[in-house]
Amino acid sequence: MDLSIPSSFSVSEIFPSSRSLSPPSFQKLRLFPFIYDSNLKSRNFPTRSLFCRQNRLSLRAQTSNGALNDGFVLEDVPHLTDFLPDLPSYPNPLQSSQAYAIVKQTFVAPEDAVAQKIVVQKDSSRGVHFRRAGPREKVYFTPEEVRACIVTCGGLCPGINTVIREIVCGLNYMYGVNDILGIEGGYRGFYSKNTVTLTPKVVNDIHKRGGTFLRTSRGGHDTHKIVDNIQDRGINQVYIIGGDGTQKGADLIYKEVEKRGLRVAVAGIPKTIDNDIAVIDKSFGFDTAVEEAQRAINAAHVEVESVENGVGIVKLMGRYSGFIAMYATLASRDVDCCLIPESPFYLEGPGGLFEFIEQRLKENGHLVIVIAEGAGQEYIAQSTRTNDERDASGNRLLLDVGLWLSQNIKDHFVNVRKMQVNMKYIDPTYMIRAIPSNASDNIYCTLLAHSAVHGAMAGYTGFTVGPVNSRHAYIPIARVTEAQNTVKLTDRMWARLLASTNQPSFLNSDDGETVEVRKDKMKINST
Ligand SMILES: Nc1ncnc2c1ncn2[C@@H]1O[C@H](COP(=O)(O)OP(=O)(O)OP(=O)(O)O)[C@@H](O)[C@H]1O
Ligand SMILES: O=P(O)(O)OC[C@H]1O[C@](O)(CO)[C@@H](O)[C@@H]1O
Ligand SMILES: [Mg+2]
Repeated sequence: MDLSIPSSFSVSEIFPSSRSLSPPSFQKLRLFPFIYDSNLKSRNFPTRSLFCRQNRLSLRAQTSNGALNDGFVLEDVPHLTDFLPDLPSYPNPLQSSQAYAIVKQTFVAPEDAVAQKIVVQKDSSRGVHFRRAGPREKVYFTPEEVRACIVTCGGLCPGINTVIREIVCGLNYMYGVNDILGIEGGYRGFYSKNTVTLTPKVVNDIHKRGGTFLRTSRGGHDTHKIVDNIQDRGINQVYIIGGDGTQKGADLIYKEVEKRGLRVAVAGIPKTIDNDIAVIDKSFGFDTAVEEAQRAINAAHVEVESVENGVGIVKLMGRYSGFIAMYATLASRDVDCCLIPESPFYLEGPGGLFEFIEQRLKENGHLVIVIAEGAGQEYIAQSTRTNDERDASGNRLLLDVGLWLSQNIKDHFVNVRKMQVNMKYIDPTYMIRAIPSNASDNIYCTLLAHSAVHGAMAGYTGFTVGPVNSRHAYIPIARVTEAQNTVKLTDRMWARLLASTNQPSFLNSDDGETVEVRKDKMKINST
């Protein structure tokens, strides 16, 4: 393929943050036409037209036969040399590592990128890509220089201890780092607590336990105090494990570090039981949680099929996203109806939940409902007090939808339908997130931790690590916090669930809305 490239421009002109973006050589451009490499130093970048914003570059180039090869976008992560251009680099010690001795390609090529969209059409644009995670040929820290710290924030999730363990062991075994500090009790631990020393020996067994060895908290993020503390303690690598809120905090820390011109790499490791972090395939601990939820669903099923008119309700976590409920339902096959925050439902009238329950009781003598904790909050608020309480991080505190639903079902059947129902309400919410991670999550956690370590050692900063289409990538933190991942009612997965449970779609509303208006609302809710 011959590229006709008529002009060049200085990347520094379009990147006010003075990133040292650099052009691939012409040869490279021919082979891999639309990538840039922030580790190279030259700033003239030949292209025909471009669209960019900070850390995002999209190039269009025209082939000699006039065809447009366009749409490759690399959403890159910052690098310490962006604001410390004279930082020295060193050969990666993995070069002489026994473990990597016969690996075909020890280091990830600078051109490697991970595509966000892998289902494409012949003529579709190449789309957004992220830098592939993994060890780099050059590192920007010597082992003796590194003083790393790890902090865990937000709610619990299976696998946090595995991530902590593997950051410590990865830094030590792969890069010879000996100085690793644990920040206790979340963000506020930076400025209100002493640190703990973390060594492979200290963390050796922690992956067998649930919870977080470093403890956690909500609230208490004070960017200035945290960065002051990082500076005072001489920390130069910060590993931050937490959910969407934590990642927002990590982004602020990275920005403040850059503003102060500190040689500190900030790496985020996404953690959330709700699986609500955007861009990445799924969050660690999610598989374990879905598996554990099966036990509760099973118990509910056993209980209700052993009695007359048994109605089992299992409440699972999921503030704004019903992923756990959806996957647990699909996996179980014993669930008759799954209710999630993304899909509004109603109780009374044709097409409503009561009608469905009565029908299933007639057919089978029992039914099981799985409900995500964030579902139906608007109805509970209407019938009880309005709830405006928030936790220390500012997250809305939810009302107990499980109790509310149980009560409403009982009232309806006993008082209106004059039928006895045998209600079994199970709330395993904390049980499914307080357990240790399963085997597959343990491996996933190891990959996340090692990818984060490789990224920080290679001088990348302000990044979150995670799998995108099964390949681990470095993603700009802001990219994963700009929107929350929710179940898309318009995707096939939700359709699979509806097809498997045969539950109502709740498209006909009980309050006079037309199907079209309701569909519209559901779509808005799901984007
Ligand atoms: N917008 C924000 N800016 C800075 N810090 C934040 C922000 N939102 C939350 N944080 C901080 O991040 C930490 C964790 O936040 P939060 O309690 O919302 O949990 P999370 O990280 O979202 O995890 P999860 O939702 O899975 O429990 C808290 O210390 C909180 O102060
Ligand atoms: O641990 P807390 O503060 O009770 O918060 C529980 C919340 O944390 C999560 O597990 C994660 O955000 C939610 O599913 C749940 O609503
Ligand atoms: Mg959160």
